[in-house]
Amino acid sequence: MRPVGSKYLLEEPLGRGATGTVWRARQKEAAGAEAAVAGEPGETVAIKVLKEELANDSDVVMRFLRERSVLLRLTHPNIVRVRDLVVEGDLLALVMDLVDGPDLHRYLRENGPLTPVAAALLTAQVADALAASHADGVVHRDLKPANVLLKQDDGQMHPMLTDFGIARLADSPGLTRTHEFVGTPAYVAPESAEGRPQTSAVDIYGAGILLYELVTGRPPFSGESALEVLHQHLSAEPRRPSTVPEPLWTAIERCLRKSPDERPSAENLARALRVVAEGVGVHANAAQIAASEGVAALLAPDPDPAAVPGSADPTQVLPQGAASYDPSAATSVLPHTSAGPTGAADPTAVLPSTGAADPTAVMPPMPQHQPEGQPRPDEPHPWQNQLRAARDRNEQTQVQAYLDPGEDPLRRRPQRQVARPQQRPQPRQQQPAPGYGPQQRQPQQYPPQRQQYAPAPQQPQQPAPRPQREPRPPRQRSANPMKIPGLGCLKGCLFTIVILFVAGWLVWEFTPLQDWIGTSKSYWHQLSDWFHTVSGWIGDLGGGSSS
Ligand SMILES: Nc1ncnc2c1ncn2[C@@H]1O[C@H](COP(=O)(O)OP(=O)(O)OP(=O)(O)O)[C@@H](O)[C@H]1O
Repeated sequence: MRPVGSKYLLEEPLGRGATGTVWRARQKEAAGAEAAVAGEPGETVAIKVLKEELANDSDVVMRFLRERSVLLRLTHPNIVRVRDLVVEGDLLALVMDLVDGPDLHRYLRENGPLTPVAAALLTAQVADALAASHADGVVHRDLKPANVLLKQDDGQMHPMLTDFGIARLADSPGLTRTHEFVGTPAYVAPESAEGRPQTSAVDIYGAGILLYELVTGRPPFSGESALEVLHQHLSAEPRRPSTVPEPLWTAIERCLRKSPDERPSAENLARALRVVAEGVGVHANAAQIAASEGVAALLAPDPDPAAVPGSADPTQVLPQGAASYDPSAATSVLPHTSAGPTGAADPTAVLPSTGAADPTAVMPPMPQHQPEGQPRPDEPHPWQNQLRAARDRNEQTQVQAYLDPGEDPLRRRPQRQVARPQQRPQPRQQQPAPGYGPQQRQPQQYPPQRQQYAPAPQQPQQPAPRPQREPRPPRQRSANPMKIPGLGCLKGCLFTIVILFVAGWLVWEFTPLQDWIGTSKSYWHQLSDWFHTVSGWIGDLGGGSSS
């Protein structure tokens, strides 16, 4: 068991995300006065150990320490309580209450979508948590089902929002130097995707996506690449699925407005969703139905959204991320591009018409004036490095695809394995719906090794030229061409008799056997005598029995 600070012992990993690993841990002794919750020795807690990459970033450490008091004071019945922050050497960790229950992402995957009433009530509680944190100036920025834990309370599920402030911690100037941001493509608000100033309205957008996913089972925008998903966040209008009641759709649609200024506050959203839940339930009365039909009036734009400090960076626009996009991924760290102010003002200007198919097409113009911390024009832009790396990977893939199958080690192996049917490469499992796939947070999520050996699907396989065989030696005629049964046995018997005869002769001639039995006959004569004697006995026996 690994110690964290002097007060905690890590026991087992509960899961892994982009920013760190969450462990079940045990308290060794009560925490000091700086902790929000001292805790008891032996108490079980959850500890998120932030990635080394973050822990080694001095900006992140500074922010971690600066925001300590904010994170520790954030208490709400629907927020997972942060009990302590540990900063020790290269280690940054958040000690939290342990929530006994699945996260919403896993729950949805295992149980399917919720009813409109349940979805509205659950999201209303999430909105309560957001309202409390926004009032304290804290914006979550990474709202998604995986960050909502379901605490089991008297047979009821109680949503608990976690990972508050993590996105903000991770989004340090150190990381922006490499033009990356932390977020999850399926849940990213248009303004975050474009690098425009962010406010608490990003969380409302996240709540809209979450609500949509709760009732339909999938987020509204999906695609083959992060770029495609982000493009949809920027320009596609979500469509109402037939299973979503009109009042609930009104709430979703308001949350998903492209312009953050048109989204409601978390407080109003919570209120509106409770009105909707009452109005769309089977026991709703006329007044409740009427109230839910007029829910739009409750969803007025938030006049005073909480700002995210330092989020405004007009040089940052769309992330590329096409090569590394996993639609079901946890929080992704995606590279940002940069463009001049005009690019930022017109999101479509930085989006190529060909989309992700041509990575170079999304290369934005280099900014004329580089702010501090940005690469200078004579340095390769981080984008260029990323694109080059992606292209190199593609080229390698192509080279691999055109390799002579006989020389390609990745292909030789399955050919060898064909002889053993139980080891043939399995067909690939069907990919789950984007944003809704298998839990990438589990410690080991690597595809089975043998999948690597699967032949590249794009290239129709040419049959490998068969190597010239050595000419076979002329066939030997079989000693038993007619396959007479028992012939082999007979030969064996004859061979044994010959061996015995020769062995007997050797013993007769070269041992004192003749002296012992008192004879000077030759071997052959002695054998003839014995033969006649034995046949006489047999004759006597035959005669005796017949008489
Ligand atoms: N306080 C907690 N109690 C119990 N389990 C937790 C707690 N916090 C997180 N977990 C579990 O740990 C796993 C990983 O959590 P984590 O926050 O790292 O995932 P994530 O939200 O996908 O990551 P990220 O947002 O950093 O990419 C999740 O499966 C979650 O259910």
